[in-house]
Amino acid sequence: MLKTVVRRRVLTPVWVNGVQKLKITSQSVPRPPRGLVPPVLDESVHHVRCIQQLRSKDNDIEKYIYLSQLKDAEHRTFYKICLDNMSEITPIIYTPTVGDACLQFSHIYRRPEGLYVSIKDKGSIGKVLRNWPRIDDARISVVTDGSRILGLGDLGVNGMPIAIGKLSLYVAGAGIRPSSTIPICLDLGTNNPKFLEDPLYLGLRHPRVSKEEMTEFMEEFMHEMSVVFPKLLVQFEDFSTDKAFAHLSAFRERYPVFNDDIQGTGAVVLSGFMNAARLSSAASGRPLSDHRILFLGAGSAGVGVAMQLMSFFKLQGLSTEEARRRIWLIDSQGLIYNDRGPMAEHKKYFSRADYSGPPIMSLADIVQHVKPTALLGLSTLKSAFNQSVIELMSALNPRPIIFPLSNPVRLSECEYDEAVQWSNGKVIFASGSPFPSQEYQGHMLHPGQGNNMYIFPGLGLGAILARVSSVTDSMVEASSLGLADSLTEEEHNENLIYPRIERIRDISAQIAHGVIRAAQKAGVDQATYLRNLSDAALMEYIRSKMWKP
Ligand SMILES: NC(=O)C1=CN([C@@H]2O[C@H](COP(=O)(O)OP(=O)(O)OC[C@H]3O[C@@H](n4cnc5c(N)ncnc54)[C@H](OP(=O)(O)O)[C@@H]3O)[C@@H](O)[C@H]2O)C=CC1
Ligand SMILES: CC(=O)C(=O)O
Ligand SMILES: [Mg+2]
Repeated sequence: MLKTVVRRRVLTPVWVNGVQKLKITSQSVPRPPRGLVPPVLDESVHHVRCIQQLRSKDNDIEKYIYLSQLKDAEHRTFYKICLDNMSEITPIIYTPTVGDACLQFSHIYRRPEGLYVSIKDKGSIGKVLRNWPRIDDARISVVTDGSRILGLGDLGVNGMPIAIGKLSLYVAGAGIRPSSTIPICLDLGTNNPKFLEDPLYLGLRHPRVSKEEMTEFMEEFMHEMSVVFPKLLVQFEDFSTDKAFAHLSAFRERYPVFNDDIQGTGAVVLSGFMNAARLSSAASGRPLSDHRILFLGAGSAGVGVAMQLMSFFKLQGLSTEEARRRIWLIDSQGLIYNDRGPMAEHKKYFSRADYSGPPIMSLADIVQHVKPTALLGLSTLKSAFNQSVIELMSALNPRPIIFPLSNPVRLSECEYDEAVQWSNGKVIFASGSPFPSQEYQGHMLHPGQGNNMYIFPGLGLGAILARVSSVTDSMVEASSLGLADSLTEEEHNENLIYPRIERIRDISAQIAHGVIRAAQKAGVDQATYLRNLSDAALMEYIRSKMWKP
């Protein structure tokens, strides 16, 4: 007769003489009553069945819908196949396909997932939050207002899939318990005319509320979040640039919160840049401190990355002022410099004082003027890194660093095959969304993916385990250094600048370790009992806390 429970071996952390050890125990897992599942439903065969069903879909959005339903119906199976097939599944549940899912969300919507908090809830936001079914379990929330989803602009409540996708990566990539995640989409209206006219649009059908009204809403929202979910870390995602900077600085000292587009992107690019600069300097003989970085794009991502890259130069011994002078920014009006006239607050720090001629608009002219070793794109301007720009970068540098980081793929500043051809195979490349490897003159060349997905799972895990009261710059920098250090010897030998995504759990554990130590140093950790653990015991503790499907 079939038993109603089966026993499964699990590793449980236990304390022995003040040191944490792992003990093998067994756990009861309910089995459905006889007759309610087919007679032979072997788990590993079922995973093969699911992957085959996924691959049989005609297009990526169908694959996205299939995986959403699988997650809903059998979340363990979903996460198991994610973990076993990271490089195949990540581009479907995350960028680029999640961009299409957001664009079509009001049309492909099937069932509720996550929390919607709208401007109509102002004054009673706490009541809405208390409707969440798993309050005590809540540890991490990705919150968006849909005002700048990837490079696709204002998508209103259609931004929800980005919060859902990022949280799936927290679970798959860092072992956060699925029941501890809360995707939240704030509905403050939308300025997207197409959505305002779409009868199927799922959000409020009016323009975005004023800045003052949003500020009041956010104050109440963040306060109520901290009351209802006292152990929650908040990740702000895809707020348009003005709001991204304003809300981060308003809340970062008061609540455990970080902005993924400013800080997560800064950390992932710093990490890849450290590895890229070593390869580039090895070819040119130029000291690391001599790198010159030109950004196309000066929004939340561009300025966030520029700020974080200051640490690269400081690590080489440069002063803050010397580091600042190694960075040039371009926006839609061309090179950013003081004499150009009034500019948004977030652009001022990197505005150049050493140029005072007429505006320089063309990217090729700016490259000639700056003579950068690295060209980074966070502009949403498809194909901005054209043949002449890449040839120019290749004439200036034996191994130019080219990072087209805009998402999704169709907004990338250039494609990998173009960059390889136009640089004669010399480019050191990382993009925001994935590109396939290229064969060049008999060698396989591999692009990096400079996406904050490498950072936020580990940063979040470290912050949650240390129970931080705030997320400090030192924790963000530690996440970046943890990622840079996580490359294996084999990955170094292949000249990779980011580790393979298949190793995401190891990478996240290493990042979380650095983040916890940085939190302890800054004194923002409330889980003070972790301070006494040796490095090895802390690593063991982190791994033991990862949920496994
Ligand atoms: N790889 C990753 O991990 C991440 C990638 N991103 C991507 O970065 C991109 C930008 O995001 P974000 O900074 O928030 O967006 P913003 O819209 O705030 O920034 C875009 C920037 O590009 C500039 N720009 C636009 N058009 C041109 C042009 N024709 N010539 C020169 N500059 C131009 C804008 O200029 P102006 O200021 O004058 O308007 C602005 O400074 C998005 O595609 C996003 O997906 C974001 C986060 C993470
Ligand atoms: C990756 C990401 O966060 C973005 O493109 O906005
Ligand atoms: Mg983002």
